[in-house]
Amino acid sequence: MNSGSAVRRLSAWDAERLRSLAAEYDTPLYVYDLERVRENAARLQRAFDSEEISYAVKANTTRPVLSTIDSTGVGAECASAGEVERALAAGFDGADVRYTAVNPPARDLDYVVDAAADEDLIVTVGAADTLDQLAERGFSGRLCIRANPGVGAGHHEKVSTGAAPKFGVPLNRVPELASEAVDRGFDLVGLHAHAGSGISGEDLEAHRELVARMGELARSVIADVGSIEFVNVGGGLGVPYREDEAPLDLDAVARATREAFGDVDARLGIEPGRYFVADAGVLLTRVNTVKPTPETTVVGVDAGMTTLVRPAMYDSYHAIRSLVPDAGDRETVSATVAGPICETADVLGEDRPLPDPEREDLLAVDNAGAYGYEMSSNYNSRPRPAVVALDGDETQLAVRREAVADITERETWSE
Ligand SMILES: Cc1ncc(COP(=O)(O)O)c(C=O)c1O
Ligand SMILES: N[C@@H](CCCC[NH3+])C(=O)O
Repeated sequence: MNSGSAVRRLSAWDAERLRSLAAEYDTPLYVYDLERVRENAARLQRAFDSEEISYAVKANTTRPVLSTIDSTGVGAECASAGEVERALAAGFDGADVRYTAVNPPARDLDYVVDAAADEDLIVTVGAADTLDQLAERGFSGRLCIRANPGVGAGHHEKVSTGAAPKFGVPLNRVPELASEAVDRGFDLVGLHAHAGSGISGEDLEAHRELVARMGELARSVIADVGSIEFVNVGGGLGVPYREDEAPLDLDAVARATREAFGDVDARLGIEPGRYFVADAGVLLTRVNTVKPTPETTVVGVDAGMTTLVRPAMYDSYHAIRSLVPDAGDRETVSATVAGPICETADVLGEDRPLPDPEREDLLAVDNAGAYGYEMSSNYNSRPRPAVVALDGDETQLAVRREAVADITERETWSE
């Protein structure tokens, strides 16, 4: 069994410290614990000790998080030119960076073709069309082909990518495209596929099936083109969000992944995002309105779907706890925790047991380190929150709080 706690609950955070951070930096506030990011990386590296690990930077691209993950020695998987730029700026070695093109805008390709020449990064294509566009730009870097394995998985249908036509080249077309790429002079180094995000429980079977299909595909491509360096089977490792959920047994997942891959003359790689950062982040928010109704107590807070969109977008569950010091002395009520956005979907949690809430109470939303700040928006002209990063006793303001002026400053129209 893999050692080390595989999920960090809010109780592991220092409540006093969170209260003082909220007082100093105001709310809503994202807080990241870089030590926890390192622990998560170490747990992954222990379990997948013979595999190549990359961090899917889309989960959290805040600079201290990227630098921390870079220092653990893993690579970076990037979904846009912007992510590549930020990964390189944070210190990732270009040779360890992969850009996964998904219907790539021309601007992305212009950037990565230049970057690939300077930095030796790998470009992954999910369509023959993208290969043509790379050829038109004289791409001379390392190439990877993304397959659509025809099997998807994930915590919600909206994040199950493996069988969605949008992603990758149909499995049976890959050998032909791979040979064509080599004939056209591309340096084909790898194959890639990704089942989806938030994989656990029964979905692990789908992941195993994907790995098996990729192993078979790799053997066929190698037989045709001679050799490739790696096969990356994507990210998606789930983490528990509900209090009663069990963490993944990473050792078992690693073993099953290896077994399903079989005997292939190429390195096996994975690219998790969420697993590195989800439980290393917490979102602090303050109660601004308490409204008892016949159905529930509505607890209005200053964080909403513009701060953390996952509950509104995927019906995702995030534990919500009170950080009030005297919480134990209060009666428990069943609360609907709702944000300040003019949308019915703007609810962070329903039927949540909370100590009878009062205005100014500080609440913490758990497991907010992955796809939290990353997916925040300015809808309703809400400025994005601030982000602080903790490293032991040190606190660093990683992203300052936006002002409305930050939103309007790019407007060019005037009277
Ligand atoms: C291609 C690719 N790789 C990796 C990931 C990371 O997924 P996760 O954060 O679930 O590990 C994603 C997101 O789903 C993805 O689209
Ligand atoms: N954004 C999704 C997961 C990843 C999607 C990227 N392919 C979530 O919050 O669960």
